[in-house]
Amino acid sequence: MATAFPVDENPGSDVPRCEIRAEVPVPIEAGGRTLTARMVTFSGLVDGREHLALVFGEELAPVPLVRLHSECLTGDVFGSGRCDCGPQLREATDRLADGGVLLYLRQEGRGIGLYNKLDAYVLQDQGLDTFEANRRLSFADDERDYRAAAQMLRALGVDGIRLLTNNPDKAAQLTASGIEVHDSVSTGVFLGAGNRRYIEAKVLHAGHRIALTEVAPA
Ligand SMILES: Nc1nc2c(ncn2[C@@H]2O[C@H](COP(=O)(O)OP(=O)(O)OP(=O)(O)O)[C@@H](O)[C@H]2O)c(=O)[nH]1
Ligand SMILES: [Zn+2]
Repeated sequence: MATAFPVDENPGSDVPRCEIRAEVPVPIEAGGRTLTARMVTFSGLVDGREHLALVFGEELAPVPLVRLHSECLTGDVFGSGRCDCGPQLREATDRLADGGVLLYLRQEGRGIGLYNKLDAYVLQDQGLDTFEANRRLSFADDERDYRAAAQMLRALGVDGIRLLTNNPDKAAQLTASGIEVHDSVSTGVFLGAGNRRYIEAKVLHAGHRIALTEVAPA
């Protein structure tokens, strides 16, 4: 299929190549405007999942701003305040509106899936934090694997990025998969009535770059 993106001539990584399957222009609300983003799908992703890229702007910068957003149906779609995913997704599209890439990764529940995440919520309501609840369900703290994200970026002709995240594991895994992370740009901290413990747990268990003073009770 014809593509507007450059072909990656120099993969430089042992992560298998994948190809662009389709590109579709889609109107998106971002930065207070309605923009046309290109939605891009892929063939040959290493985990076989239906991940999606949203590309903003006509031409990508040599080192574009990129957000890896992990699917959160409860927060992204239904506006749940148990986490900060919905506000982070809207922040990301606003910041990318003038150019950049959002990878919408089908990694619901940090990779354990929606039903298991809801089981984890039951345990959290009994006092466990998000990571402890994962372990009680016999999962690792975080089951996400970003090799498919690296494949997607390379298929888009991107091998160096500025990464919008507070999570050091995203940068480490992309680097291991051959993507050069020039800079990690912090996302906002979206503290709400129901997500203080969730955000604190990310700092304590996963080393997220958020000052605990930003989430301390007033
Ligand atoms: N297992 C589990 N996953 C959760 C829970 N709450 C939200 N998630 C998932 O967590 C993922 C988002 O990850 P976060 O840890 O909030 O943030 P991050 O993506 O690691 O880091 P940033 O790039 O800084 O946003 C989404 O896939 C959510 O579905 C929970 O209680 N348990
Ligand atoms: Zn969420």
